[in-house]
Amino acid sequence: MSGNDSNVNISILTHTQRRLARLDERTMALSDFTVSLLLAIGPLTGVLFALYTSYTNWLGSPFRKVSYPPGPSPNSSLSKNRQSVASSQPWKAYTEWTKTFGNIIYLKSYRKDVIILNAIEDAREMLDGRCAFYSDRAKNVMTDLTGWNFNTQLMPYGQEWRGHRKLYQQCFRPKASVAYRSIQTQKSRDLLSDLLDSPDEFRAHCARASSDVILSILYGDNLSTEVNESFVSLANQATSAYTDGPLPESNLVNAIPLLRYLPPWFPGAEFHRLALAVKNTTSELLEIPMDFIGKGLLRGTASPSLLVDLLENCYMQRDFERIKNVATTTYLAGVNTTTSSVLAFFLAMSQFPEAQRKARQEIDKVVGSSRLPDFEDRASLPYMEALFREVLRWRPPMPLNSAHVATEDDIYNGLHIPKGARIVANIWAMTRNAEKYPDPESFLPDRFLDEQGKLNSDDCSLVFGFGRRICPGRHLASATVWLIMVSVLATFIISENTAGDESLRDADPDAGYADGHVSLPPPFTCTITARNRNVTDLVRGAAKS
Ligand code: HEM
Repeated sequence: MSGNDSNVNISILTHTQRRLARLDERTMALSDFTVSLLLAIGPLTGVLFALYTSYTNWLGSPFRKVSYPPGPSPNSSLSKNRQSVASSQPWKAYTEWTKTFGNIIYLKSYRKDVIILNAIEDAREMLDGRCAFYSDRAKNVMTDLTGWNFNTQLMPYGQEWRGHRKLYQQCFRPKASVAYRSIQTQKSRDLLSDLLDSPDEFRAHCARASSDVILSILYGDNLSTEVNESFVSLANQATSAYTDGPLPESNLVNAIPLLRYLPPWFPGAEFHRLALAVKNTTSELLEIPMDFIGKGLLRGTASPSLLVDLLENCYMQRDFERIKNVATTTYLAGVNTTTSSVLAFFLAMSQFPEAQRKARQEIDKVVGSSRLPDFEDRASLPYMEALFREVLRWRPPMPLNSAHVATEDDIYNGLHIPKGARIVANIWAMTRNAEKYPDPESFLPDRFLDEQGKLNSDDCSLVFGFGRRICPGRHLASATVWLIMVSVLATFIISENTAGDESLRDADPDAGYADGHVSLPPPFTCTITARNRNVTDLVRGAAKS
């Protein structure tokens, strides 16, 4: 090859190489561009596709043409109806709203849908009849942060909750509840003795009797005064701290869960401080009685109790935790509700002497004057049973049930009930239904009797809630409250107080009916007098100490 040829070849080569290099650069540039384009288009297409799919699903959805139930307009763009919901005694406001919106009302609290059911028929149809998808509870950040997720009442519908309900069924079904009658009898007789000693302190005596029944069932009769007192005080502290929602931020963090990741020092993150305080109290509350029982079992000094029975057959840590959590929930869920009913009974008796007179007449006829009433008499005292039902109706301890949560979208009576909605049964409104309970504010036990004086089929069980979440302690509660009522009526006369603390005497006993999950009658006075010398002797003889 000549030098010229080789020059030509070299120049062709470099020319070709340069073209190839340019081509390569362009290809590279093209592939960079394609990759960036794909990176941008990929997710965009994904989003569009998702939007398209949900739009077409929506078009084909049976919910498209179905509207939410009617309800008041939101009064804030952030918290929506929250301000109206948080007002005092919301059950009364909801009852009033039925006049405008009907029995099923829709609200929005922050981003959460809330449905209020004001008629028993709807609660039965939805919460009982469709319980497969109306049995969940709301997720709540504060429940986690405070350690209150041990509590059955707040637990999501799932395996752990089922484990809890199995234990309640084992321990508190009607047959099992019979085992606690001797404790209920003793504690109600101790209450009579306390009323003889200091009738003006009836409020504290009622609270103590309700607490003692449950503590003795759970942990035995030899719980030391020290353990008893610290447990009761911790339970009160933890309950009021948790349920009173003392910081508005606790509402906000529940509504915007991401806020939980704010550091505790951050302005507005004070809920961390509150949560930690409740958490510490709660873990002490859970441990104290278990410690006591554990030591008793080791030393062989534990007195017979439900917990001793359960722990003797418990071999796994998971079961141990579950027993501990169920026991503590039993106390927390059972004491204030029972106290509320017993106090409502004293309030009713002081205001409605005629009902009291009729019940006492029946007790005297069936029981006589030589002994105190007991459970064996229950079936023979229909008026007394009617009076018991009327107390529950007149002042339901939980005017609103604990909200159930819908796990599916549903259409009920032509209304869309969205998945995730909280379903609140307004028990108060149901007990105020004037068609079913004429003159609902009056205390009239006869409404539970037929013309022959026999009990009708309305057992007022609605006060214990609905569906799979119905109160598992209802048989226990019914027995305790009934026995206290019948024992008090057999031995004391309750009347309106014409002396005493003026501010309490003149207060409208209904006006302050307390807010919160469990509603207790506000402080009130009444006069409690032993019927005669004979009952005083009976009471003294029956009391333990
Ligand atoms: C007069 C006394 C009582 C009343 C009126 C009452 C009422 C209620 C109500 C309305 C509910 C909510 C039901 C629902 O969500 O639909 C409930 C739940 C509950 N109650 Fe009671 N209760 C009383 C006594 C007791 C007692 C003595 C215990 C003790 C075992 C107890 C344990 C519970 C528990 C553990 C729950 C939560 C159930 C769950 O979420 O699965 N209650 N109660």
